[in-house]
Amino acid sequence: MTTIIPDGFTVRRIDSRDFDGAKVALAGLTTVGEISQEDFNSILGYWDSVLLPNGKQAYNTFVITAKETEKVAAIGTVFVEKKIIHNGGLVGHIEDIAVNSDFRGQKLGKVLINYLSSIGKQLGCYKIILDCDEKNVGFYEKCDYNKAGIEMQIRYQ
Ligand SMILES: CC(=O)SCCNC(=O)CCNC(=O)[C@H](O)C(C)(C)COP(=O)(O)OP(=O)(O)OC[C@H]1O[C@@H](n2cnc3c(N)ncnc32)[C@H](O)[C@@H]1OP(=O)(O)O
Repeated sequence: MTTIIPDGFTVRRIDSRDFDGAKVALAGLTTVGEISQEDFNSILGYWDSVLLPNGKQAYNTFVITAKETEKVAAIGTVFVEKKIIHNGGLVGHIEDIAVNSDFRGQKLGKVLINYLSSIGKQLGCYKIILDCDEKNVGFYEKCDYNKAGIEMQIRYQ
């Protein structure tokens, strides 16, 4: 299924120009911390270096930007994991989804999830999973995700 990008917006892989915009959007999700432009570039370089056996990138972080201003309206990742189970299958993990608060309620979150899901599907994932707060379950259901399992964690920081 092709994702329709709303007028006035572009979707593309994250790059070094997105340093400020990515931090602002992600601050609406959690603590970003002290990340310099150099740190940011180094993380993007690391992500580019992690390849699946088929040569495709495992880290797939995309931004939706406003065409006029190049401002980052939304950001999110689908990380693809190679497994032993399911015949050495691939599982996609949707991570760190955030829509800049100035752009919420315009369907950009849904567009981004649809886009990332289609990337995961194209890469061959047999499923795509994510963890979220109870308050966002309705949003993900609107994106065709269903509740499955229970998230558990042990935190060190
Ligand atoms: C795996 C993870 O990263 S989970 C973390 C998710 N991110 C965050 O919580 C960060 C802060 N929040 C945000 O960035 C945004 O509010 C998001 C990503 C949750 C939603 O993005 P938006 O662009 O505002 O949502 P969007 O406009 O695409 O909404 C799509 C549909 O979901 C609905 N919706 C949006 N948020 C919610 C919600 N929290 N609960 C229920 N429904 C919701 C909308 O009403 C809309 O419904 P419709 O299609 O019937 O009109």
